[in-house]
Amino acid sequence: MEPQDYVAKLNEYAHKMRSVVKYEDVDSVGPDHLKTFTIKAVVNGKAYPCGVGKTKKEAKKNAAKNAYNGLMEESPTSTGDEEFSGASGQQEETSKHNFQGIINHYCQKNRRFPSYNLERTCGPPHDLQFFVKLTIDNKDYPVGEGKSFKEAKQNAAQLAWCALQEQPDWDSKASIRSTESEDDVPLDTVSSEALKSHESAQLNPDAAKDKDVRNGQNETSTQSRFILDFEPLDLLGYGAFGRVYKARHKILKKDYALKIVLCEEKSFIEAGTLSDFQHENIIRYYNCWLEDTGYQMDITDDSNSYSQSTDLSSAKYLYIQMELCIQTLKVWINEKNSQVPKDSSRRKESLGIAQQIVSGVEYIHSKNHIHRDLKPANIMFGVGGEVKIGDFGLVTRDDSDYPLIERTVSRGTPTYMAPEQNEKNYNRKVDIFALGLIFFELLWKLSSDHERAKILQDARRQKLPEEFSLHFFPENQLIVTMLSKEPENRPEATTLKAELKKINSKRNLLQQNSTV
Ligand SMILES: Nc1ncnc2c1ncn2[C@@H]1O[C@H](COP(=O)(O)OP(=O)(O)OP(=O)(O)O)[C@@H](O)[C@H]1O
Repeated sequence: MEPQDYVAKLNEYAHKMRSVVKYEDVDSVGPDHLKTFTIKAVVNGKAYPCGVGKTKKEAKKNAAKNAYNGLMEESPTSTGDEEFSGASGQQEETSKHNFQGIINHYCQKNRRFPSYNLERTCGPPHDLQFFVKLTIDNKDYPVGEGKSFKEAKQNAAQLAWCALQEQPDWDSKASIRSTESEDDVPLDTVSSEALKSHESAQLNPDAAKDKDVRNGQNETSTQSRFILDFEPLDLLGYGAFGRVYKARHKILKKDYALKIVLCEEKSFIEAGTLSDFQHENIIRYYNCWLEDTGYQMDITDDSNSYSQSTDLSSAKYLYIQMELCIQTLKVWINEKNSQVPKDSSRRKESLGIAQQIVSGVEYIHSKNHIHRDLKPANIMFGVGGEVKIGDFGLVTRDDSDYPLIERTVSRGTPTYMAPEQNEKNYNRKVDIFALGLIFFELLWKLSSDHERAKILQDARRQKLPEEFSLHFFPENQLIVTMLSKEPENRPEATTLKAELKKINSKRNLLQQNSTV
């Protein structure tokens, strides 16, 4: 059946059953010429998996199709001729079906490779909605939605299973053959056989593993997607949440940064936020996925900072594929500080860098988010030398409707934290405080760690070295306001951007005059 028939089909069904069908816009993402719409159909108050499409019409058709298929699954014999029962009994039956298991079984039998990708998340942190897409051998299936990653995955598997059965080349024998005697069994029966086989595998995983190994069929289920698609090249760094590797995509022959973190619900916030952001001064996000193992390069160090209290036997690891950067701002500052005599171009370069950081922060704030962890180690340079803000591990919404997540004191770098950041209520101005310290460090040569610690400590109380205020008068004035104790006295990123532009233009003018 063509997707367009499902809107009519669902209407017809609803009419017969005296049901109410509503369509709700869930989301639209991407630039105008590449928008993706997500719509869900709600029948008698029950929402069905979302439909996704390049136009609203297409998304609506797919939503109708998902709802119609869902209704038929709940009541498979119903054609709309019987009384609509609310189908609660059948509903339970459907939710018992482990569609991920069915898909795994199908993929093993057909030597295909399924991968679940988190497309995005939306909603406040305490009520996140997850959108997961299942890809089988490079073919994408409709996005599944759910209140947890697991639920969204299960819905994505269900949608893929429906779509697979509708493909013109669907070969029920090839797709469902699990034992010799099943060849001619009707599809419904074999689906439940596939299900049973998966359920018994779950009850007795070792037995299932032995069976798969004997059949030489465990490759697809145990292969790491990271190792399959990438060649790990180098450990770039590690932080409180995970490790970051440089890795080459085997087909594209391009290098990326892969961040691997031990997965918790909140890990998705970083990937979900980055996937929504598009700005030249923010690190570009490409993809993310989950694996049962967290790759570790064979190097000798004791830097594993994963939480010891986590039960690693059931742990999942989130892999985030990002744009590769060449160096952090921390390294840039250290290099400048070690130069003798003092680098004469430092002031000009610093102003250019500061302007780019503020552009990125202005964009984050315009999207109602707070970065909360701005520091030189989290600001990088892209391959073209542009500034890129990274590490969105502590990002949160700047919206009074959403409760702010308390930052764990032991986790961040206290040097850059605004004074109010240890309290429950703070807003985007915490980023401005951190920027004040970063601007100062960009401009002022600090010769040792000891000197740095002492001077930054004073700077946090708006006390900048006297010599600094003489050499960098306009910058000093701006930084002092950024370090105001009261957040409301700190400028907004937009104001800051304009002020920096003025300082830069004046400096250029002075330089031109002095060379004439
Ligand atoms: N895209 C990238 N390209 C190159 N290097 C990167 C990239 N992302 C991160 N790194 C390197 O890895 C280090 C750790 O990354 P990141 O800060 O994202 O991890 P984290 O565990 O969230 O750290 P933190 O403890 O600072 O919150 C960075 O300081 C940087 O050196």
